Amino acid sequence: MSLNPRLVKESFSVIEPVAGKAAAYFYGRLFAENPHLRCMFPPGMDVQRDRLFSALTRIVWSLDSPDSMASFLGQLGRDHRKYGVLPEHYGAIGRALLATVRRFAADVWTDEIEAAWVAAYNAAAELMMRAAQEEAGVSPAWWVAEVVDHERRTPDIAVVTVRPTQRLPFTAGQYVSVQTARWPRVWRPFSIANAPRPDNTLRLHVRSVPGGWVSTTLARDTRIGDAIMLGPPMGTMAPPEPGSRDVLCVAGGTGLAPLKAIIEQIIASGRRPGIHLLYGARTAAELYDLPDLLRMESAFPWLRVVPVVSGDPAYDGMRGRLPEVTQRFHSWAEHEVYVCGPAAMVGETVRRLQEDGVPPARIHRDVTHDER
Ligand SMILES: NC(=O)C1=CN([C@@H]2O[C@H](COP(=O)(O)OP(=O)(O)OC[C@H]3O[C@@H](n4cnc5c(N)ncnc54)[C@H](O)[C@@H]3O)[C@@H](O)[C@H]2O)C=CC1
Repeated sequence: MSLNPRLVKESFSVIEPVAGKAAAYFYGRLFAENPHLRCMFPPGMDVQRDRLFSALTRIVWSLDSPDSMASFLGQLGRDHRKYGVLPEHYGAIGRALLATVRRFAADVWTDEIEAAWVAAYNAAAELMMRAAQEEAGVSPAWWVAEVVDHERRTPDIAVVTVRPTQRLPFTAGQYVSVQTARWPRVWRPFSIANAPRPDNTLRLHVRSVPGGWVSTTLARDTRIGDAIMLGPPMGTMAPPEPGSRDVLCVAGGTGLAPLKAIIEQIIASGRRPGIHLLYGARTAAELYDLPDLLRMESAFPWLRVVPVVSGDPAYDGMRGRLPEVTQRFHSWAEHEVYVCGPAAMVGETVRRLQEDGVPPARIHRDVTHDER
């Protein structure tokens, strides 16, 4: 049966407005029929439910672009090894998913839609299983890493350096999921804030957010010598191709992390593009990484760091919100642009850049990390 993305998208759009209820039904059904699977998931399922729908939305919307679907599902399949997902689990998940879409799209459901969902799920599961299988025996399902440095830069933000016990290959701009001993089976994504290093260490920029189990543990209750677990590297943001254009990076808060990695990688490559980094925070005290960035700027004259403060009228420097401040400069239409930070900031900045003539293909952003 060939894929029919149109039928899947149309029926999915009926479910999207009731995504929360549908996700609750999906997990209820999955665990009722397969109680042994419950122990693979965290005790609190709220974040998990949101993730199911954001992954599903991404898969459904990439059904007509096979390359991006294959790359996303390949990463997802490799990442799911850390939960202990095995090929036999895909049948149970597929049955619960089909029962869920059938129920929540009942008003429009037909045999053709059912066939389209079965074909789409089988194709997606096949890509995930194949990627997981190819990785088995080649690299671990997760990495144990020791905390080798922990700096509290503000009451809420820590820069944490970890050293995996085995080499963890990644590309600047990618992120990893992190699990702490305190919260078994709870994984949260954090970008790697450095380019690959010979000593294999990774830096994470962590803001402790209210209700954020992993972020609060990492920022406030973690010490040098503690062990954490890391999932495989994920994400599509990567340094620009050699020989390409000047670069603009727009970083909001700890969204700086992957952009700093990309800048480090450009500098390490020996290339000399002009790089502008607009680095925004609500107050000057929240510019937690500014001294380090200024050191990079003085060592690499092609980098210009512009701190921007949005919430302090007395700040003696550039003031304003990042989307507007980005527009205050000359046109960025010829630049390669990277944007990372709070979802609303990223969305608005990208919208304005496009209005100002930056082609979408030259704007790089990644999934948001908003739940932690
Ligand atoms: N820690 C990490 O590894 C990564 C974090 N992120 C995301 O980056 C974000 C960073 O959050 P915080 O540090 O708490 O940032 P924040 O809330 O302190 O804001 C940082 C900057 O973004 C601007 N901003 C915030 N909301 C805005 C809006 N609605 N419209 C326009 N500008 C806005 C602020 O003015 C400020 O300049 C989080 O959403 C996080 O999920 C993304 C990638 C990696």
